[in-house]
Amino acid sequence: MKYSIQTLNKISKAGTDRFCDAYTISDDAKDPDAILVRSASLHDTSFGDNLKAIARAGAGVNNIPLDRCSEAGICVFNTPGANANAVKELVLTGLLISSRKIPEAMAWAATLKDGETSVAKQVEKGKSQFAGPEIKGKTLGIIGLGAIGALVANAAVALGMKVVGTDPFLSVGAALRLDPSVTVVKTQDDVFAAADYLTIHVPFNKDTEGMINAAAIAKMKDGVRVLNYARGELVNDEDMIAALESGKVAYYCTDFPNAKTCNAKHIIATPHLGASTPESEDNCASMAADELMAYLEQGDIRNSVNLPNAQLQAVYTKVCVIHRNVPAMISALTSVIGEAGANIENMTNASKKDYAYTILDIDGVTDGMIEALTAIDGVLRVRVIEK
Ligand SMILES: NC(=O)C1=CN([C@@H]2O[C@H](COP(=O)(O)OP(=O)(O)OC[C@H]3O[C@@H](n4cnc5c(N)ncnc54)[C@H](O)[C@@H]3O)[C@@H](O)[C@H]2O)C=CC1
Ligand SMILES: O=C(O)CCC(=O)C(=O)O
Repeated sequence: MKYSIQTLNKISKAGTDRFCDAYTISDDAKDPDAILVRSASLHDTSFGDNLKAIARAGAGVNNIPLDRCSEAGICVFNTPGANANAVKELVLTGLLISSRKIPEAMAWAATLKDGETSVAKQVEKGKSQFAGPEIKGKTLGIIGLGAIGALVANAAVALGMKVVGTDPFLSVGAALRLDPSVTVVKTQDDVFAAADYLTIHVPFNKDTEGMINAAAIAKMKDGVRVLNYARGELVNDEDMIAALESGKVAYYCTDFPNAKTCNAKHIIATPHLGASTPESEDNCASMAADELMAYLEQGDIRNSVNLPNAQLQAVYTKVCVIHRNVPAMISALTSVIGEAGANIENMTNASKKDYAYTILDIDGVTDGMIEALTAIDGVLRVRVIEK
């Protein structure tokens, strides 16, 4: 069986090398079985009938039309945690350089020339304009304590900071990863009030869009430094620029500059570099490649964002069904299989929000049975995987 994978963006060779000879990998594949993508937007891309999966080599999936994929029975993966350390290190960079006014200091140092006074003397005379506070003993506020937020929290503790964070969906596992000295509070307002430095690590979606706006900024300390290595859309640009102009926010570090913000006062902008390390590019691409192979070859799902995790060891033929999460679906599936005279040796079913996934190990699969399963109201896709 040959599978075709279309790569978009620069995907690390560590990932593409994991695919065996049964795969063709190219950036201009026509009607691929799967797409391997980083940040390229797929919102305006139409998907062929053959497309079974999309793997995002990274965390954020706001570049992928999730609802459309679910309705078309396309499984969407991401690579949780695979680039978290890279982002953590850039956040720490932002924290330190915004505190110590390093961008301005470097720009000033680059203008110096020996004249009546030597560069060395100008340095000693001019340096006081760039004095900035230490982060030790100050409070870092964190919104979102997932893979990145937790690493940032623990690193900040190690640097002597007090850390206050919030996350309405904090899992037990994520809570256990946090240094015990991290104070987890209930509301964002509690974080805004406490933070000398504020960093956000949440996904961009309709609930988080523009969460850092004038009302939120008004609840923060004067002179707060705000760091956004998550997504540009989380911050209201006009409100942030106004807060920088007034000095309410001392610095805004963003990995997502745009025409409004890139030249604004006291912005420290990087061009979406959070995950741009060889280590994280390798990790993300490798994890994404493994997820795609397991799904295409075995129908097994790990780390999907629109479908549940599910795996099944099969002896006969695997029939993988993506369907709506509504009553009587399992009985509808098993009736069709029973009426076809086939035996279900083993099966598993799991659901995620509006969608569900059932994998059946069937002895005696026929074309007619697959047609009948596909025709059931609520079934979105049926795939047969021969042993
Ligand atoms: N600059 C860059 O290159 C990168 C940016 N990112 C961005 O960072 C985001 C976070 O990444 P990870 O930590 O790996 O994801 P994650 O899924 O491990 O953590 C996100 C956390 O945000 C929490 N959350 C969701 N809505 C929230 C809300 N309204 N308030 C507080 N917490 C909320 C979730 O419960 C979860 O714990 C990604 O969605 C992506 O947008 C991720 C990787 C690289
Ligand atoms: O692939 C990249 O460089 C971007 C990473 C990112 O933004 C993410 O993982 O959410």
